[in-house]
Amino acid sequence: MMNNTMKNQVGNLPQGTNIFGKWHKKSYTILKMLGYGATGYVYLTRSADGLAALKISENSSSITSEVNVLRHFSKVRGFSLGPSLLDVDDWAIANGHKVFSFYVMEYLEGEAFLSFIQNKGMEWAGILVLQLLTDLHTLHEEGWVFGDLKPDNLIVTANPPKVRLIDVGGTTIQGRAIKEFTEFFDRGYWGLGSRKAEPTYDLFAVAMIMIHTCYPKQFQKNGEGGIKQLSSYIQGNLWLRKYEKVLVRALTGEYATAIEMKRDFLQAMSDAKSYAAPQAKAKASPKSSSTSYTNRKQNRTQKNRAHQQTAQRQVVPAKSKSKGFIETSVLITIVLAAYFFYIYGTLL
Ligand SMILES: Nc1ncnc2c1ncn2[C@@H]1O[C@H](COP(=O)(O)OP(=O)(O)OP(=O)(O)O)[C@@H](O)[C@H]1O
Repeated sequence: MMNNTMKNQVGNLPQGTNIFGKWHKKSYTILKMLGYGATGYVYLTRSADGLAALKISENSSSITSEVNVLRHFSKVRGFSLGPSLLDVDDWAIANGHKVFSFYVMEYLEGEAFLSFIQNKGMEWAGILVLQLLTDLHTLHEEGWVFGDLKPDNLIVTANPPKVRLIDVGGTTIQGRAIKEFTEFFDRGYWGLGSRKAEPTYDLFAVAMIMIHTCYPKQFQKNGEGGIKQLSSYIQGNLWLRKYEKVLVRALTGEYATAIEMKRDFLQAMSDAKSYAAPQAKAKASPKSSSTSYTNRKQNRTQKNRAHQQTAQRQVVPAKSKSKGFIETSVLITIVLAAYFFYIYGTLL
């Protein structure tokens, strides 16, 4: 956590404060604070180049380590998982007696992951998870693991909606020990694996993000935790149940790559669509704590589906009526033709 000295010095910088870069001579005016965490404060700033997010810390080593990760990612073409890095500099105050390191990054203007899904609907959860898996695959291919994967570190930018990851502070080179983690999303906490940085670590967190989306209140582990407890929560929610196989495989570290998980996730999505009608009859389990949002939304979808089914049922007799009419006409024509030939034959 942040110490008080740091809070006083870079924590509550007022709007209008000018942060002037000692080396690159660029000036950033603070518009507001975007947030803060264990490693520093993030401000929305305006500079000659436009809006940007500026992260400042008293701990220059954490800034350096995040800058290294962002620098590395900026070399990966077409990779947009994290914000792009715009500037790195020092801010000197008190006649140069105190120096704070900061970096400037792309301002990701968007909505928090959970609130986006709550506003737009559960259909989006699937789409965002697919996007996340695609980007994680690129990250893993580059030899990194994101580490502290959780909804707080996800922002959904608009037009078109795209999930982006903020806070690259936990990003760890594969094979090392995970740098930062949050218990609920950490497989070590649930007794389902080590804290070694490997793709399976992030994929476990993706499954937990899905579970958390349906159980926003979170829950504690019972005893050792384990797959049994997590499975009971999956079972208790209609949306999660559609992805049960994928979730269990991700939670138990069975997916070696994000692409494998994505493939199965897509399959489960399409299966859910093909079986949409029978599922519409199913009732959401009362066990689910997400009755609030998720199930209400699902119930609405079920009602819509039920409505569609009724509409289809009404169409069926109409179709069979017209089919029956054609059959009768054909039969009458055949009988009349046979009768005509019979009369014609007897007359000859
Ligand atoms: N590029 C960005 N664009 C918009 N908002 C951002 C950006 N970077 C960070 N933020 C906001 O600032 C908050 C804190 O940032 P960040 O998570 O990087 O700090 P931290 O000190 O690393 O936090 P943690 O304790 O989780 O490691 C974020 O939750 C987010 O709301």
